Amino acid sequence: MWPFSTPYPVVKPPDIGSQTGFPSDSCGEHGHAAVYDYIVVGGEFIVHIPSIDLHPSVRILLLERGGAVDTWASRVPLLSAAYMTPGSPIYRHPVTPMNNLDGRVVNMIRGKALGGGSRINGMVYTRTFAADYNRWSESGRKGWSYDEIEPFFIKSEGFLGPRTDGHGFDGPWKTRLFDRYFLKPTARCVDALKSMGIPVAEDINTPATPAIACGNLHATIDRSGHRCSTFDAFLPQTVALDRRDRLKICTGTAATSLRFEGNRIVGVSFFEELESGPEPGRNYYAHARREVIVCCGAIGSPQLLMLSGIGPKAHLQERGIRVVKDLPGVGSNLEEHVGVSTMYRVPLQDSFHYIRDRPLGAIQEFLKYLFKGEGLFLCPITQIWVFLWSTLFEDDLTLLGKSKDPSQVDSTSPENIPDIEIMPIAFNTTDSEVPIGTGIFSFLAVLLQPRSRGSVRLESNDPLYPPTCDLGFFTDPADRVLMRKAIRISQRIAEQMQAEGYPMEDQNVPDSDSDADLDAFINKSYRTTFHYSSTCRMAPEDDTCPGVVDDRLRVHGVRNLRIADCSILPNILSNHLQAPAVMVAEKCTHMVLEDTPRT
Ligand SMILES: Cc1cc2nc3c(=O)[nH]c(=O)nc-3n(C[C@H](O)[C@H](O)[C@H](O)COP(=O)(O)OP(=O)(O)OC[C@H]3O[C@@H](n4cnc5c(N)ncnc54)[C@H](O)[C@@H]3O)c2cc1C
Repeated sequence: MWPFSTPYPVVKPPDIGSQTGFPSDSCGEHGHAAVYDYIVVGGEFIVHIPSIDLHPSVRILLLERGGAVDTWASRVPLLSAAYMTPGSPIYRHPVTPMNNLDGRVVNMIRGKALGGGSRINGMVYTRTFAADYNRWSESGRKGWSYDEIEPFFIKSEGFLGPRTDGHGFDGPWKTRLFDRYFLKPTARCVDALKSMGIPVAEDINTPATPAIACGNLHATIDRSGHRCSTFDAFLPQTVALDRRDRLKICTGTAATSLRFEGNRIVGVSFFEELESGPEPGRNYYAHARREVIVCCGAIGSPQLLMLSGIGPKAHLQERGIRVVKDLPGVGSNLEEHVGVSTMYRVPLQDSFHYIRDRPLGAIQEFLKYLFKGEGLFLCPITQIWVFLWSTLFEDDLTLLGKSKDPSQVDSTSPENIPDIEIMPIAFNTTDSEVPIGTGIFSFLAVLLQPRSRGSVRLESNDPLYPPTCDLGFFTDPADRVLMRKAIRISQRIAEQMQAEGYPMEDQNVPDSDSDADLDAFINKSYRTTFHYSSTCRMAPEDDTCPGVVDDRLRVHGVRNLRIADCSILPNILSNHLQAPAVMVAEKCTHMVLEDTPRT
């Protein structure tokens, strides 16, 4: 029961590492270093730990920059998703200004806690379309077709709905569908989509879903109405306490570099990240007998590799870092789903602004959540999905006849991957101010298969300093053409809702339908959707877009080092990334166990 009487069992660097860092050769084999079998860097990988830690003699060290943040508020769906509230466990740093977008700067947001992004995200659970993985498999990634990875989705999932094919029911990661829409415009939006001929599909998370459809989203919320993050699912207090002798969870700790002997990784250096910064001179080292597994995310993983001398040679030399392995793919090929929001004014009680602007209403909703487990505090920020394939629309945005032919919209075929998502969200999804007392319904139009690429490069050799992130949005002109279409479709849905009698007025929309006005709108409204990926992509080292890890997630040319997070995705998936991140973690665990010599 909450609150726990025993605190979550975390340790600090002095408890688990040897001070001063990497032992010199004269120390003999690792001197007095603390020794573990595996060192895991980055707390999203916690999904692996209960499974890797099969044998009682296996010792694991987990290093995470954020904290355990094991509080009641961190489980309330709406409160924990309000990532901009002070004290929320996030990294927030500006991206490189983009000249092609009038130099406007947006912020990157990432989770900083055990469980990474799953602690603060929108709780949307989507595996993505089978075609995405089948495309990887077609391009040579062995073991990564949808049929091959589906068991790893099933293993982790504890679906709370009816027993249907393709879902997991016994896993610790709870997912559910709500049988009603919490807010009126969400329901009216589904009606409008139906009127436009967009089919409603029962279950986005099965291969039977067509490449163009809408429907109700699965959310990672458990039966008691709590957020079910990867932390809650895979390393709850009971598991952490049970394993504390052989699993050391070291929070508030930044890994600063991976340490080598020749081309073999032998351990990790790290320090405690105090609010005031690192304590001078307090560096620690721990030795990894078997492997180091990096899962610091698409921004953190390339940063740690480059700080350790693995990355593009010229860049490392420029930063004065000794090159251990020249790997041009590290930090290259940053992919992200760029988004642009159109927004409409709606009645206040029809949007989340009601909670912000009406304190009494907020208290009422809160009590409803507390005592009945209902209401807006339980509601996921996005409750419905709308995935579209642009080629199925005529220029006037009516649907082509073939969109009704199941063989033409079979989303297991790499030919048929949706390229647009429209996210209906009952809140302000832009940087602009919305007057108090105004309700908002937004349509966040997102490119699912962007062609533009960015990069992550070191801004400083200080591991606590955010790297330079160039998102490269719209550097490929095809993305701008597609985004215009996505905005036009968003506006079309809004018009349909209005035509069907729902009261919505323009709040943030393009001045006209001309390409020039749409482009101006894109430049002033573009944003990230927090789906950073592919900066250590799984592909051959000499691929035209160079890879960093092989099909077993081992870093090319370096022994005893794997990566398991969204950075390894060969290209961005056409969907939200937390479920794929967990699938990657489960598959990595499986491969680590397969590759572990039996003793
Ligand atoms: C605001 C927001 C909303 C989102 N909404 C959704 C959604 O609704 N559905 C969905 O599917 N996806 C969503 N996402 C995306 C999803 O959460 C991420 O794609 C996913 O969590 C990425 O997982 P990851 O393992 O790659 O990295 P992360 O989750 O970023 O985890 C990396 C971890 O490594 C730690 N770390 C980094 N560097 C170091 C270091 N040097 N030493 C020690 N630790 C380190 C970090 O602190 C972090 O905890 C959202 C993301 C955000 C930010």
